[in-house]
Amino acid sequence: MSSDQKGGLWRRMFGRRAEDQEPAPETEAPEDAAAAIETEDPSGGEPSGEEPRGPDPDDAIVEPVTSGFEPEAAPEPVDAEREAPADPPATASEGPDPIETRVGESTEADPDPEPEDVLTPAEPETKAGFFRRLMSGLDRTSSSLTEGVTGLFTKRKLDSETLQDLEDVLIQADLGVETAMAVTDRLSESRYQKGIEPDALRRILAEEVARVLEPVEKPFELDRTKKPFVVLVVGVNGTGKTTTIGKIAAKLVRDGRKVVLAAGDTFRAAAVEQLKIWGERTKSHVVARETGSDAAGLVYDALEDAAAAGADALLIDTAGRLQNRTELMAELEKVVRVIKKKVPDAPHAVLLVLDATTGQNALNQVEIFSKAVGVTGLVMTKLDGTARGGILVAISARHQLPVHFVGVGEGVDDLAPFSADDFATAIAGRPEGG
Ligand SMILES: Nc1nc2c(ncn2[C@@H]2O[C@H](COP(=O)(O)OP(=O)(O)OP(=O)(O)O)[C@@H](O)[C@H]2O)c(=O)[nH]1
Repeated sequence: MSSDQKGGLWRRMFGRRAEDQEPAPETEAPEDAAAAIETEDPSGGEPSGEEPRGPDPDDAIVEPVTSGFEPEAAPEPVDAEREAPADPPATASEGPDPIETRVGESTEADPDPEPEDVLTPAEPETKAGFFRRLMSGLDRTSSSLTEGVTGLFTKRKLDSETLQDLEDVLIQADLGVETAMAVTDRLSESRYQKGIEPDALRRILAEEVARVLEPVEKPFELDRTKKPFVVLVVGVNGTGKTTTIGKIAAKLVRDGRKVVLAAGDTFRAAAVEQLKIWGERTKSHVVARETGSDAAGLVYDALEDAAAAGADALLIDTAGRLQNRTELMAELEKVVRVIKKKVPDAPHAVLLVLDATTGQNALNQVEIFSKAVGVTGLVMTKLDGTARGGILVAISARHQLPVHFVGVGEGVDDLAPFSADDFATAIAGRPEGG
């Protein structure tokens, strides 16, 4: 049976659904992708309980194309090339700017204070150990998916209506249209008008997801001929950039590499403090300036320091939130220009950190950051406890960017190299009784 026999995806998504007054599944980026990048953190807090913090994906996707990136209130303009304020607030919460206000929230909620020894793993990190955590992290994603899927098949044979419903469930689980259609096409070829066991369905789902993810499974590696290997870490605020830098630094230092960290998020006092803590923990030099300093200037200094120190890697943190998208991208572009002035083939890697809980909005972030600074690889954080982990599949199907790491928690060992098979198995869920 062809896709057409399933009733025509687009008609169902935008025709039938509209008639039924049901919300359409979030499958497509708005035309102006910028509108959907929301740098404000509407949750206003840290990950807690059910969903780690992050922009509300639903808000983001339904934003009118003209308003998504703009702050709600018009705050004081922040000059990307600003000078340090004469009297910078001791904590960002004292500052008048919404950016600074957010910093204050973040400072309170995320001091990340324990001076733990991150260079000696508490227990040897095994692949099986991380896989267990990935499975439990993605439990909400897989159970919402498999509950929807198995509910469809308990009484029914695989007819065209069931296939349509299945396709909807997969799309609503953020897997993307391509993967949803691949699964239903495959089922319709082999199982049409027959019953199907949940485990067989899970297996097909896992295989199709793995097919999409395998090409993007690429380990993050330092090129030893580049010294320092310059890594720019970008992403919307709160996705986990600073934490990810700390975790990567710990891994590199454990492997005997010398690392320098650059606190390029000069807006956030808390981000600088957070990076300094990671510097202490990983015994890495941190290049930082006072809040409000010019980020590009700081990065220039960091390149010099890293070269002088004979560092193997320079990991550069960046701001995730500026006045608006244009300023954020202008600042990042300026940072890249300055890096190139000093080291023409750098940055050697540009890692985009995505928060899994943002769902469809992550697709737009990939587009926008790629356009501005040429993303070379992805890190997806907060896969623990989200029902939206399927978005990594949609992103991979659309952008084919290497996925280097996935994060399932805040601890130093909660970041691991991405494995397509493990992820696919975790998404598709455990076999019955397994
Ligand atoms: N649950 C969970 N929390 C995470 C993960 N990665 C990072 N976090 C938490 O997310 C919060 C934000 O992380 P940060 O590293 O401050 O994010 P950022 O992107 O640097 O934020 P800005 O500096 O605001 O741009 C912190 O509380 C982290 O501990 C993860 O994989 N799972």
